[in-house]
Amino acid sequence: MPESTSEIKVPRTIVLVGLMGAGKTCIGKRLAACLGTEFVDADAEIESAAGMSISEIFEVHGESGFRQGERRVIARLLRRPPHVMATGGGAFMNEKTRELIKRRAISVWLRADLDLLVRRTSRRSHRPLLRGRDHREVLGKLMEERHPVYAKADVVVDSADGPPEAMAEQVARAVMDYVRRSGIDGPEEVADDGCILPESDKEMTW
Ligand SMILES: Nc1ncnc2c1ncn2[C@@H]1O[C@H](COP(=O)(O)OP(=O)(O)OP(=O)(O)O)[C@@H](O)[C@H]1O
Ligand SMILES: O=C(O)C1=C[C@@H](O)[C@@H](O)[C@H](O)C1
Ligand SMILES: [Mg+2]
Repeated sequence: MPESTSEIKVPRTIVLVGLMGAGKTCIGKRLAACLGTEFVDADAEIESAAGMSISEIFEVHGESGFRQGERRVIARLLRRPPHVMATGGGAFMNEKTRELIKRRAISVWLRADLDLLVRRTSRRSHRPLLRGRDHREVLGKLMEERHPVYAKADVVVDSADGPPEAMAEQVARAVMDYVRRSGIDGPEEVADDGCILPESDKEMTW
């Protein structure tokens, strides 16, 4: 077993899933740094592909349009060499997106309790699903719906407050254990990963 996480070679992209505020972006950046790989935030990639903010995408295309675009962007990112990817909280809930992540990546659920999520999301209001609403009520409902699905991730790590670097190290070790136990190597080849925008879609360009 390598002494240091910088010696770990990850065979697949590590995809962080979990609710808003779980720490996917914050921990993902540190995890990528400690593994010496690229970090991408799927939400930021979606905004750059669409040339709009997530809130604007919701307004223009609705949540369903957002989810389809999100799936295509994630499919494209999963064609890149192994890296660390933070996903938006709803990405893993979409069956097609989840199946693709399961086949091409190593999924890690950053599990967090309600108090922690409420505390962490109270600082900023850029999240369309929370804007102007009671965060505890919304997040509590989302937890009920989403936790059973997030539990399908390959690896589960409890998110807690504390130095993000230590949390990232914990994730790296849990992933390393999973890779050793499962014996997985590179990403599974998927003939049609659904990353192409259908020609029939007249509304979206990405
Ligand atoms: N281990 C930690 N200790 C303390 N604060 C943390 C920790 N991890 C994340 N945070 C803080 O919690 C807030 C939410 O974290 P972050 O933005 O990474 O969550 P997220 O899962 O990416 O959320 P979203 O799905 O909305 O993008 C940020 O302000 C971040 O700095
Ligand atoms: O939890 C969710 O469904 C979302 C989380 C955000 O990261 C964004 O991806 C979007 O606001 C949807
Ligand atoms: Mg984030």
